[in-house]
Amino acid sequence: MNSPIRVCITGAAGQIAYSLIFKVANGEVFGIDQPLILQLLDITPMMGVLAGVEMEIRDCAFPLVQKIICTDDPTVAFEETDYAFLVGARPRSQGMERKDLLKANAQIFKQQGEAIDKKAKKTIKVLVVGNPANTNCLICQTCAPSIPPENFTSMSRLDHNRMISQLSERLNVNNDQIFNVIAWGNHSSTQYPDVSHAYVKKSSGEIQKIKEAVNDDNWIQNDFLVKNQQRGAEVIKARKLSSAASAAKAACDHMHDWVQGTSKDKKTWVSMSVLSDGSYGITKGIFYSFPVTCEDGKYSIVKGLEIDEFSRTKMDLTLKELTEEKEEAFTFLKI
Ligand SMILES: NC(=O)C1=CN([C@@H]2O[C@H](COP(=O)(O)OP(=O)(O)OC[C@H]3O[C@@H](n4cnc5c(N)ncnc54)[C@H](O)[C@@H]3O)[C@@H](O)[C@H]2O)C=CC1
Ligand SMILES: O=C(O)CCC(=O)C(=O)O
Repeated sequence: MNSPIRVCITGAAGQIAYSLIFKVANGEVFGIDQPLILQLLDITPMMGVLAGVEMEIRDCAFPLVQKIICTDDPTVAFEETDYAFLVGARPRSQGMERKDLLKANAQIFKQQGEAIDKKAKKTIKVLVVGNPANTNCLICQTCAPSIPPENFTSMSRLDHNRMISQLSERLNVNNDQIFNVIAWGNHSSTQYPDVSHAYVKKSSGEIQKIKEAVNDDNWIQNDFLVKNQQRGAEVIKARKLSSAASAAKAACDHMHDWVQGTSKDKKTWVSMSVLSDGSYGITKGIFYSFPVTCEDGKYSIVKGLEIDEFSRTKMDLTLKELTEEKEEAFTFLKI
């Protein structure tokens, strides 16, 4: 048996965590032979609820869970942490844009970045889920200068998964027959869901470009695009609460692929928000969602894809929003 890894989940008394913790504990992310120490963080008023979550984790009798630490102190939660899911944040309600959460949540990610810097393993891998996820991730990474910047990522996998689902429905195929969609940019209503490089593998084995299979550019550039950009709001309107189970599944997919790797031949990719290295003309120093492949615990941005004029405009628009969010957050936090 491997020695246990320490996994921190913040917002542990919240909705997403209520799915996420149990999937992680069941071995769905780090493997079914990887024991875990769960380090669960929430705020003081939620400690009672978190105690109930702890009871339920114990009642599952997970073979992999060796220890559970519940705390309201980030310096305890990030002690020697190997992997962190930063979920804890205030979610938006109907009518708000995710960037409206910036001020409410920026402070949280500053404090947690500082605690990670002091307490976590230098090899920690951090996935930021709490919104506005890309800019929260930038704040957290900036406040943890002793950790390599490439150890921080934020979540656009839910957008990626939503694109696959919409396309499989439209083409009447299974989700696992759709490849190489890209969610570019911010996890917000300016994100650019791009199918220019995507393809469907038909049951006959034939491979067809999505654009040809759909054969309706108007649908791709309008209905499909807006549906993805607005899907979070659509779920909030229906549930009166934001997406939780699908967000937890996406967080598991993201961390699983980062740690265990994507397809060996590197011909297929996933979408992940990572610190821009200037690829595709995206300003360095912004967490932007790119197509990536992962191997040996490291991600690489897929290079050299052709970008047409329509895509360029959309990619620049979401970059503009991220640049503004960065300026606002850094001014507010004085960092
Ligand atoms: N990136 C993405 O694709 C998605 C992001 N989200 C975001 O994830 C976040 C969490 O969503 P839910 O779990 O549904 O919300 P929730 O309100 O059910 O849970 C949030 C939890 O975070 C806790 N929390 C607040 N401040 C904290 C702090 N300083 N330290 C630790 N915990 C803290 C709260 O007490 C609460 O228990 C929201 O920001 C939401 O917008 C949600 C879905 C998808
Ligand atoms: O839309 C939100 O603000 C919360 C949930 C979310 O980010 C999503 O469903 O994509």
